[in-house]
Amino acid sequence: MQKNQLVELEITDLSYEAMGVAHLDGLTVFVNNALPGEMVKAKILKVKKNFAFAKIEKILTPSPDRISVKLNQWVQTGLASLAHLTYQKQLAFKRMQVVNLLKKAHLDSIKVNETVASPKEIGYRNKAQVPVRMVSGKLEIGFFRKHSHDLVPLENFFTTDPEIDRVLLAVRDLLREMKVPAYDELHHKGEVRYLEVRRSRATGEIMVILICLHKDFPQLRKLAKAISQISGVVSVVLNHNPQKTNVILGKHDYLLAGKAQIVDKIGDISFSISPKSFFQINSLQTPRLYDLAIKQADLKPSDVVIDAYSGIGTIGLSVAKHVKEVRGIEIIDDAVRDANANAQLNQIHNASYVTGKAEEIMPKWAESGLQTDVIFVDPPRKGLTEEFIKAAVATQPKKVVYISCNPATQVRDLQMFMDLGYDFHEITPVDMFPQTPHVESVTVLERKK
Ligand SMILES: C[S@@+](CC[C@H](N)C(=O)[O-])C[C@H]1O[C@@H](n2cnc3c(N)ncnc32)[C@H](O)[C@@H]1O
Repeated sequence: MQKNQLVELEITDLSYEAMGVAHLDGLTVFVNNALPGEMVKAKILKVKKNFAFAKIEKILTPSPDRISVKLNQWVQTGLASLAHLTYQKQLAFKRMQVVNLLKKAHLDSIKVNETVASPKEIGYRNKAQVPVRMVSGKLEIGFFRKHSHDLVPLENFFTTDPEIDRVLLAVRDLLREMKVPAYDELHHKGEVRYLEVRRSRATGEIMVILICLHKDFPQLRKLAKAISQISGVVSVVLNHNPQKTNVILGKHDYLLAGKAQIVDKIGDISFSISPKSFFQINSLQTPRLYDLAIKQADLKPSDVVIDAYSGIGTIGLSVAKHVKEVRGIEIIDDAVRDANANAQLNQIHNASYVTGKAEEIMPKWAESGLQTDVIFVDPPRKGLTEEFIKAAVATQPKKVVYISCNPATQVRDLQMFMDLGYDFHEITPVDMFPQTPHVESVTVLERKK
């Protein structure tokens, strides 16, 4: 097999990154945008030792599950790389990822429930973070083509709340009008690198964050004022990222206009959200995820609960009224400040949050003799560490509720809990990210009798 060769391929599977999978000449071939069951004519783009990448030249036999997508760029950029697959099949694909991971770990007996569908399949995101670049001499916002930093200009971001798209375009137009230079990655010059917009579904409040190379530039004051006048915008922030890096956000935020936080709600609890604080992006699906986790935790009024990787306290504050005490750990200081302020805002007096790495704080709590009843963990994609798991187990919880956005690391961590005397019987995928291959899943570990 060689680069640029044209081949006919039968697609037999979908990779966890949503690429069609075929086999030819002893190699696995990953084909962008192809679906299982399809015959395609494809061009080989890259050949490695055991695998190759190809792109579709022509679909010879389309899958009955293929749906036509209004803008191909949504699929091509990876913004919505599953948008060409029916929603029912997306849900089945997500469940199968969990099934396959468990099978690989020899945990075939675990029941994998049907994926819980999202109430909204498009326009569900409460936050967008989009690159700003010059394309053919014009300032554009959009999304990078998969595995590249080539900006594909977009005006409709498909998975985000349309109100967020409206604000993104209004800010883009102001940047154009005021001739604010877009960031030039190659020469590490220019001003605006990314735009971030967050919108509260509950209150309609909108925060705009300009992620910039410099913390000041000639048009900044006028620009901030004009952004603050866009309907719905209550907060304008500059995030200063002077580094030559792919990491989007810099360390420091500067309030340019309006309030430092916006307020959103989950159930009947209000949450104040700072620019850097994590807040689940699918506002309608989040309460379903938490309700499921809380129901499975079977909480008692005498329980001492840990909310690890707590963000702004969304899980802990949702359970506080059912239990004796909640203690939270979170690494981002602003989020911890928000979590403690959110406890006050909602008159919750039995929950407190500390700043630190969960894997460092948990062992200290365990050494000091803390006994817990239920531990909720909701870590980032890399999952938990061995130190954290051992310390968590040392506090002898009856249950550990594990919410994860990466089933691969979740299954790895669940095996470690099993080695330390815990068991789980079922796992539920919850679709927080329709049109993308991302899978969220929740399970409850129980201490063996
Ligand atoms: C998936 S989010 C969950 C947040 C929250 N539970 C929620 O549902 O909104 C993961 C959180 O873990 C935090 N985090 C990342 N690494 C951490 C660490 N080593 N120790 C504590 N928190 C960490 C992140 O800042 C983020 O707020």
